[in-house]
Amino acid sequence: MAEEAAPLLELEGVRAGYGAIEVLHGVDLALRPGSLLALLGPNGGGKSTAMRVCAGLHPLAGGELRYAGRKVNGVSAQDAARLGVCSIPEGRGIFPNLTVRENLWAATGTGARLADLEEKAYARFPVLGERRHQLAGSMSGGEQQMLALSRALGTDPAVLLLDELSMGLAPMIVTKMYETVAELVQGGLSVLVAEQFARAVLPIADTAALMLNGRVVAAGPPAEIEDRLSSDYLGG
Ligand SMILES: Nc1ncnc2c1ncn2[C@@H]1O[C@H](COP(=O)(O)OP(=O)(O)OP(=O)(O)O)[C@@H](O)[C@H]1O
Repeated sequence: MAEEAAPLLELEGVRAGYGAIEVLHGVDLALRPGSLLALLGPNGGGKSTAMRVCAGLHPLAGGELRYAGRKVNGVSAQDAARLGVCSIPEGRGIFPNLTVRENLWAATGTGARLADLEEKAYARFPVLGERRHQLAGSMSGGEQQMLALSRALGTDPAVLLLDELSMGLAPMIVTKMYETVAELVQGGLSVLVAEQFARAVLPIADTAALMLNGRVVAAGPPAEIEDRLSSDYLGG
């Protein structure tokens, strides 16, 4: 049972900021194995910063980052990836001037074989196979997000960090992308999603946390958190 297992990824009392300005004021989060945790809240609340801390992309000024119970404060992004933590940043992080195939090739630095990456990617998203020689930057937002997801999954991560998957996508595409994410969670992947568009992710979340002004002000079952969300940022 996902609810009872020890957390795979944990933030406890995490403080972080930019220069002298603290933007995370003691954040607690726990992602359990094989579950989806939705990190919700309006612009500027600190979701992206918390995600970057989890990916080893932003230093902690206090508190603890733990992976499988082990304190990993100061972990580099490369080491986080080696531990099985993979992130798709806001903006997707793909190379617009490379083709679909070349973008997948760029993920082989982790030891994966291009042929395997391509096989998995095109099986999951056939449209990527049809567009394997197309420049990634010329594809639709949804296709680019499929490519970003395929690249991330090529490394066979244990934890996937997804920042604003819905950004710039039509609602129908968002629903489709989250269906894929839900399948991955059912297959055992642990996923932390930062999302302003709460309605898109709450139906597939196991747990949700509401972040305001650098603090998690509520965390628990999605239905409980949904009640606490203001209609201002329910995303529709
Ligand atoms: N590079 C930076 N330099 C200075 N301040 C920053 C930087 N990046 C973010 N901030 C500030 O940190 C705070 C938290 O931003 P963050 O991006 O983590 O929030 P968020 O909840 O993810 O919002 P959004 O969805 O708009 O990205 C904001 O006040 C923001 O202005």
